[in-house]
Amino acid sequence: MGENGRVSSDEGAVPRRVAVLGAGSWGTTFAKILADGGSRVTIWARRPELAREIMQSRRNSDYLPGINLPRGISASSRLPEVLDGADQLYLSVPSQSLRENLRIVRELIPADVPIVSLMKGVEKGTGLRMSEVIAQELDVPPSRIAVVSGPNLALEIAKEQPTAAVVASASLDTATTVARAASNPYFRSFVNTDVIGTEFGGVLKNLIAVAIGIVDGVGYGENTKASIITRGLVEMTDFAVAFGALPETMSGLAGLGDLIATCESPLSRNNTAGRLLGQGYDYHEVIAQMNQTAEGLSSVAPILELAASRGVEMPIVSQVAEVLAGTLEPRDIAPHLTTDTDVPQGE
Ligand SMILES: NC(=O)C1=CN([C@@H]2O[C@H](COP(=O)(O)OP(=O)(O)OC[C@H]3O[C@@H](n4cnc5c(N)ncnc54)[C@H](O)[C@@H]3O)[C@@H](O)[C@H]2O)C=CC1
Ligand SMILES: O=C(CO)COP(=O)(O)O
Repeated sequence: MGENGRVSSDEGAVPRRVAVLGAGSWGTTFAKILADGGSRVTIWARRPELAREIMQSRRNSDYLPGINLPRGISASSRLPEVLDGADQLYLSVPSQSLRENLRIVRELIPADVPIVSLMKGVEKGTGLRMSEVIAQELDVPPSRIAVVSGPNLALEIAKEQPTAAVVASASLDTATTVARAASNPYFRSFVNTDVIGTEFGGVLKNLIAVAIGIVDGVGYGENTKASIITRGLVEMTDFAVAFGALPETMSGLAGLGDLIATCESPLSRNNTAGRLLGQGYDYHEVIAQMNQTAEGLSSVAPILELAASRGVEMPIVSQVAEVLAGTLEPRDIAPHLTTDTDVPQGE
């Protein structure tokens, strides 16, 4: 099913109590989306001083400067307080830390509540998507798990600029329950059952956004960027379909939609990391300069391993890996492999 399954926030009852783990830019913004949709939301912040700032000033000034948070949000650094009585659980920590965090919260999660991933990475070492890590660590059926993805730059949404997303779950009921909670006058959630495509869309667009950042940093113009975005979408679709995704998901919000937003916006951390690489900083210097999560940097290696396992060619992502490794000059990155034969290929 496609994104035509729009869900209205005033259908049925919204959950009374929702927990969000992760008080970074997306966890906090999503908490605002849910609170503005009528839920009472408690955010878990690792650092007590951040929980205090959210409670006392209704602000998260490091991650969302200038944004006032609604009254429906509270925050705590104590997990039992956050999870007790929650009807839904949303997860928004960096992907590489999800497994360790799930091990900590496993025993505290109320029975039968939907578990929702807001994350856009795959796990290094295993290549698992976040919904697969959740299923493994919490031993819950796919019907209880949902993922949210789409063109969702946190700060724009926190400013209440109209935006859409897609909620995917193997169970359309679960997707619909989550989408109802995650809808408000400025944020619309659509539903589908293509979890693989929805999740991989969010992961793969980050890698193409790093490539766009690199060519931007070098100083190349719109032709190069449009060529990389367009060929990048082909690469994303080939990869996702090889792993069972529906091709139409990649032309929806979680594919093309997110690709456009992330490649165009200086707010994107992946795009920013790429730009620094293009300006000549090496991988370690870029990591040192980023104070927020750029998931793409960690996802390159596992995605290329997965691609190789299914014989999928990913010329752009391969070149990003080479730039990260310092074996390709940023100015040599192109929408095709420079080692390609001269024989023209079908588009
Ligand atoms: N920021 C955005 O616009 C969007 C982000 N996402 C995804 O949301 C996920 C979270 O990203 P952001 O909130 O943007 O990142 P962020 O860098 O703004 O915040 C990450 C949060 O996790 C905390 N954290 C770091 N290491 C941790 C650990 N080991 N255990 C627990 N917490 C830890 C940090 O203190 C911070 O509060 C990522 O997968 C990202 O791709 C998805 C859509 C939009
Ligand atoms: O996922 C995002 C927009 O949809 C956020 O992108 P960045 O993680 O690159 O900031």
